[in-house]
Amino acid sequence: MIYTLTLNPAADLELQIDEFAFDSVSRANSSRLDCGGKGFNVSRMLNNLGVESIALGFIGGFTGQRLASELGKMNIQCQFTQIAGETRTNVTVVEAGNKRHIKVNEAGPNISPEELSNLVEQVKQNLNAGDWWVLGGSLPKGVSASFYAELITLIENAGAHAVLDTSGEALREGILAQPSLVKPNLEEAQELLGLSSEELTQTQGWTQALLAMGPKNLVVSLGKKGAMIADEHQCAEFTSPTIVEANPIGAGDSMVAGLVWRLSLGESLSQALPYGLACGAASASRQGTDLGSLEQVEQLRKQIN
Ligand SMILES: Nc1ncnc2c1ncn2[C@@H]1O[C@H](COP(=O)(O)OP(=O)(O)OP(=O)(O)O)[C@@H](O)[C@H]1O
Ligand SMILES: O=P(O)(O)OC[C@@]1(O)O[C@H](CO)[C@@H](O)[C@@H]1O
Repeated sequence: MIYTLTLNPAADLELQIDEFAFDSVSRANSSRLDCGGKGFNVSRMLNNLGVESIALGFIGGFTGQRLASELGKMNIQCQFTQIAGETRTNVTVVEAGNKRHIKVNEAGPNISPEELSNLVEQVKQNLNAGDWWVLGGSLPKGVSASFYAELITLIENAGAHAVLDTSGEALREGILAQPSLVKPNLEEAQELLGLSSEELTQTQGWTQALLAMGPKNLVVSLGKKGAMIADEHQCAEFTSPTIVEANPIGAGDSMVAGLVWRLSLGESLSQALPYGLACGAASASRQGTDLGSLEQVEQLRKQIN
């Protein structure tokens, strides 16, 4: 089974406007609301691929109920931990022609110690050897930066596989706990290594330096350029298939879904990566955080050698 954990889910609100204008009122030409947060996006993408998953996470208030109901309508299995606070709404404003966007993420609700221990209990009840756990997104207030590291230790000690997709201190502490896979984007990788983009291009073997921090496998996503993979035996760069980009938000989560899907079938990282690239590209071609379809993924997969 594949589990996804979203500690800080979000309703993703996208507003389409003609042009950015400051200090005046802009009118939206259209808007859409998607059920987001990195782990939930992974479950939604897996669902599009016809792959079962169980989505766990904190859910609260009216927005939380709305997300729960949307995931339920998609027939995604869910085991939520109810909280007193309100699930956040993240807003993206996109200019016509998808030229530019501004994305603002709320910090999210406060999590009480009791709510946190309810969630840990829920995780423990589901731990089984051989399963895959995707831990995705930022930490809400009240959850310490070491929390993912603690969960990774629990999951890996149970013989299951933890996949980490987060940023900042939670990522730094998380990779030290040796997850099976970590998927930073280039900016997050640079931050981990403390390098500027110029320094990174001049540095040989930086993927090995990241691996030395703890993760067993590494995928660094490079946006439309593709991705790099590294494990103890190899380091290779792969190119993404070409698409007309609509909105790349959620492409990283789709890539994680594609990777975990194939890894859970027993494929190697280099066999799984083309599916990750195809899933990322498929979702980047969609509006909002709408995610790619299986048909699109199969078509795009054929473009990758
Ligand atoms: N414009 C694009 N064209 C083709 N493939 C893309 C494009 N944008 C993203 N992808 C694919 O999706 C993958 C993940 O994208 P990206 O590196 O932007 O992830 P991310 O920064 O983690 O995204 P997010 O956090 O918004 O989900 C890339 O490695 C690439 O394979
Ligand atoms: O604030 P976080 O948790 O880092 O990221 C949350 C988020 O930006 O990630 C997803 C795209 O990857 C969106 O659905 C969501 O709004």
